[in-house]
Amino acid sequence: MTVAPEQDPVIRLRGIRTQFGSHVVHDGLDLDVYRGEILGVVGGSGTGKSVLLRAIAGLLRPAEGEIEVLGTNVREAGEAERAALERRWGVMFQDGALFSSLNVRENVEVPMRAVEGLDPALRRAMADLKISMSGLPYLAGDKYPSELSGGMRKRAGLARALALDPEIVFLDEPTAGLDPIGAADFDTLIRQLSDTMGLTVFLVTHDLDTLHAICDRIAVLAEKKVLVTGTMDEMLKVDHPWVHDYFHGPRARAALAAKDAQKEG
Ligand SMILES: Nc1ncnc2c1ncn2[C@@H]1O[C@H](COP(=O)(O)OP(=O)(O)OP(=O)(O)O)[C@@H](O)[C@H]1O
Repeated sequence: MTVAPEQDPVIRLRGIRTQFGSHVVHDGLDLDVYRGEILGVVGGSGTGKSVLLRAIAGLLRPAEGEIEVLGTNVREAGEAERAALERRWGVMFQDGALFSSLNVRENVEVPMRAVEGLDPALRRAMADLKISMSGLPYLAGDKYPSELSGGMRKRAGLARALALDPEIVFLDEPTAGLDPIGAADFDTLIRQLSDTMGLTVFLVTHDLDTLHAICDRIAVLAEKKVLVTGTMDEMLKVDHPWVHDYFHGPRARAALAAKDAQKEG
């Protein structure tokens, strides 16, 4: 998608400061994420990408700043308002973060249990739908996390993130640990889900192929803030040492060559 400048952000961050003891991770961080876009969040190791994801998703409270998601001020919202908001987003953690004692279907049903009055048979059918939308074979619903490959666990984590038909999904390094074909399949799946469901995707990644293949915009975390946002073409012109090295290094060149080859093929 192309982001129109006048578009309203579905996530709006202003002046975010997060710290652990005296270790300041973010300071004066601002960011807008627009409806329907896939935003890739990149930055060196330890720059606070996962911490930012957790802060927006309400899993961690910043020391300062304003977090507005879908028009609600997350930090000022009461319990009921927050619970209602949390149903409008889904989070997929790196390893899927599944409950090991539950099978995949039961894992996907966990967020649905918060919805009162949902018939168990309907819940089960909805979970099966999300499992198949995430590209898992139908029978995977009966399997336990320990019986799945890493890639399947990620897909199960995605199915759970999609359980309540969210408007926003937060994905923490979804392709980490996948083989290149599995990673490319996962990228395609995310793009398709975003296009068909109008999902907004906040995607933390180190994967340059993912950035090239599916991200509408990229946000670079450095110097405790979002240093720059823009399209891949814009990133290639940024004159900052880390950003330049990241987007022009040998891996970046290989990712660009792969994308060009795909276009020609
Ligand atoms: N619960 C916590 N307690 C103390 N420090 C933490 C906690 N969570 C994160 N940190 C610190 O915050 C900083 C940012 O961590 P974060 O996991 O967000 O980095 P990241 O950019 O996602 O890194 P990577 O790319 O390596 O996954 C790190 O220095 C980390 O040690």
